[in-house]
Amino acid sequence: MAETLVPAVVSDTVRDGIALIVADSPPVNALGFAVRSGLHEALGRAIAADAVEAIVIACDGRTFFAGADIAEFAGLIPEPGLNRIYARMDASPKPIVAAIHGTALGGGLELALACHYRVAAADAKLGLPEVQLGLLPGAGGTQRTPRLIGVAAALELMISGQPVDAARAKAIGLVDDVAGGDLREAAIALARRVTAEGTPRRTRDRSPDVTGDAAEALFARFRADHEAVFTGFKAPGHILRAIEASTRLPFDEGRAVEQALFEELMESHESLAQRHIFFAERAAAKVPGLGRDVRPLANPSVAVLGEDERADALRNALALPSAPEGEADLIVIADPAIEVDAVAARAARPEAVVALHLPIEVAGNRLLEIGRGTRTSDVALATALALARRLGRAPVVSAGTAGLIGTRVLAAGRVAAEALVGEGISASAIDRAMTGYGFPSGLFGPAVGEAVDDAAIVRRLLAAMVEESARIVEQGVAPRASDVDVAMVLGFGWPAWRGGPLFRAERAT
Ligand SMILES: C/C=C/C(=O)SCCNC(=O)CCNC(=O)[C@H](O)C(C)(C)COP(=O)(O)OP(=O)(O)OC[C@H]1O[C@@H](n2cnc3c(N)ncnc32)[C@H](O)[C@@H]1OP(=O)(O)O
Repeated sequence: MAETLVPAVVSDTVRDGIALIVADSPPVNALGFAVRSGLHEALGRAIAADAVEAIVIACDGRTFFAGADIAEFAGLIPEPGLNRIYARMDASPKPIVAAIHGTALGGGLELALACHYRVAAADAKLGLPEVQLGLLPGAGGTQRTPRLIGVAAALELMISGQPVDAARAKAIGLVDDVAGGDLREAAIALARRVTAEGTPRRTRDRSPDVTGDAAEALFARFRADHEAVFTGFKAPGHILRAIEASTRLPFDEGRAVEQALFEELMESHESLAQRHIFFAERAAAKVPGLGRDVRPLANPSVAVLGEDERADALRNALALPSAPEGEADLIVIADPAIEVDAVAARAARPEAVVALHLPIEVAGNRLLEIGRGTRTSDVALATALALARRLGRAPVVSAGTAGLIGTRVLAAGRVAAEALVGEGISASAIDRAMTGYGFPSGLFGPAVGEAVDDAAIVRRLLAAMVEESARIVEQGVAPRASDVDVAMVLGFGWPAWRGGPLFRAERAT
């Protein structure tokens, strides 16, 4: 057995004619420079070696490649780029098999698509989530996916950005096999089987399943059925155009269209805003000063204060054992208007008091605002953060003062809106201007007419919300400016492609 180490994060071994190339770059095997260089060199070596008949690519750690390294997007991405590596794979005379576990996402799934065959672990998830970053799958994904699974399934995968599980991936032809037992052994067995078949099967050589008028009709229908997705966001339209190119152009020409559209999106403020929110969301989950050694309570008893709609919704969502206030592990304030310190001042155990706010203004939002008073214990806070994760919600922690973050920012917008009404502008005109900017509803209520583009109204209202956001940070209510953006985008309907109030303050989105 021969072993060589390529820049530390990619290793390759050869066993009985099969080269096993393994990446190990925690936490998620993002395809940054070191991983790309390692892969490129290991592939070159395996393709050239007489002793190698077939190649398997796998990852150590918790997941197969989770995509391009988003942190690299801010600057020039050094070669070898993903497309160069995937072209090398395409051209390999020896079959290449991907052994997929965890989450194969974005550029990671595109790598698997550039392999000739794919085997997935039964609990693997595969997806092209670039749309959520305001991008498109720019490493051949828009050209290889429709050729492999058909145009309709490719559209669904790329426009929704949602991953599919291994069983669904097998059903639509995204993977060849789901491994019942050991994934790598299954991939190696497949590699041996296909070696006997001769020339590897290349996705780029397949023909699209629909072309011409039938393809045109399919795109028009898809757009009509998903109109809301195409409003405001730039990426979905570009994805559609790139897939459309795959139905009428040879692979390399389609790739050139994909590349041009990808570069446009990379430069767009929509994508900058969405990438800002991606990292801001992850930063918000890390609370300054809260040590990693603080253990959350596993199944805390809770006393949710209040009898209103918010309190009931929170009790239902938490689904935890309830206890009287004097005995509960957590004393939870559901109403964002109530100060944590005010409740703590009269509580027998002030360290257990915390605010948990599930915003009800915007349907389908995924925020949990957490208010931490001056006396809230680290354990109570860590428990609140763990509850957010369990609920599948993004936590944003504030100082627990009245209005927390989102309600306070919205209230500032409402005050400005009332002032406009005082100047003779109708509430409906104001609400339609806000939906024109991209909010799902207006400041006065959900029922609004057709959205309008009214820069003057929008400027006034947003200025009030931006100022309040800045005050929230100055006062130390939110530890970071980006936390306010996360709260407003994930919980209060601020359009993701605008990036939030303090992103707007910097870039005038
Ligand atoms: C042309 C090609 C374009 C592309 O490929 S665009 C990228 C497409 N891929 C994605 O969008 C995937 C994004 N990542 C995720 O969805 C999640 O992550 C995972 C499902 C992979 C894992 O989720 P979880 O287990 O909850 O971990 P976590 O807290 O989200 O991430 C752990 C750390 O990994 C960093 N990270 C995740 N994905 C990437 C990436 N693609 N590039 C760079 N960093 C990444 C995060 O920021 C964080 O880091 P910290 O611990 O320092 O906060």
